[in-house]
Amino acid sequence: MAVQAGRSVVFVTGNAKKLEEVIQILGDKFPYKLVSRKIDLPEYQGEPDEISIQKCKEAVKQVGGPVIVEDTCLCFRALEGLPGPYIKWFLDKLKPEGLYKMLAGFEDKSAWALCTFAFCPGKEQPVQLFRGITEGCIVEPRGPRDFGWDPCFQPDGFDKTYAEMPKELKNTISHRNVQMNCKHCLIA
Ligand SMILES: O=c1[nH]c(=O)c2ncn([C@@H]3O[C@H](COP(=O)(O)OP(=O)(O)OP(=O)(O)O)[C@@H](O)[C@H]3O)c2[nH]1
Ligand SMILES: [Mg+2]
Repeated sequence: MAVQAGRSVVFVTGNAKKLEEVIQILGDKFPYKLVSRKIDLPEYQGEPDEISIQKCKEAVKQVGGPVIVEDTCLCFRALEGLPGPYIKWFLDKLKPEGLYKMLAGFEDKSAWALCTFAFCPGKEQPVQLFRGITEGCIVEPRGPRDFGWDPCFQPDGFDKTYAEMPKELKNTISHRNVQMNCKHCLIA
C-alpha cells in the first residue's frame, strides 16, 4: 500500500467483529500503525467495487487522512450473486436459518464470500481496491452465533462452517485474508 513508513492508517468500520479479524489477520507484520474509527458509514447500493469506492471516499472525508474500509458480500450462485452487498439486511431479518431456507428450492447451494478492501491516502486521491474471495456453500447453521452468517457458510474443502472453525483457521482461509499466499482465497 502506498503509505509512507511510520505513518498510521485509519480502519473505518462500525463492525467490531470485522475489526477484530482484521487486526488478527494483519498481526504485527503490517508496517503501518492501524488505528480504528467506529463510524457507521452509509450502506450504498450498486456493484461491490462501486460501493467500496463510495464508502472509502465518505470515510476519507470524515477522517481527513489515510483510510481503509471494507465491504463484505455473501453471494448465492443460484441467485446470480444476490444477496451480495445486501446480505446485511437479509441476515438481519432472516438470520442464518432463513438464509439457508432461501435456497430450499434450488439444487445449487454454492456461494462465495467476497471482501473488498478500499484504501485512500487522502481527499481527492484515487481509491485502491483489494479483493478476497472464498468459495463455499450454504448449509444448515452450525456453530456459535457470535458473528453474522458464519454458521451457515462452509468453505470448500472443509467439513466445518466458518463459525465452527477455530478463529485462526477461519482467518487463514477467509475472504478477509487478502494475501497473495492464501491458498484458499482467490485474489480478484
Ligand atoms: O458471518 C460473517 N462472517 C464474516 O466474515 C462477515 N463479514 C461481514 N459480515 C456481515 O455481513 C454484512 C456485511 O455488511 P457490511 O460490509 O456493510 O458490514 P457492516 O455494516 O457490519 O460494517 P461496516 O460497513 O461499518 O464496515 C454485515 O451484516 C456483517 O456483520 C460477516 N458475517
Ligand atoms: Mg456496512
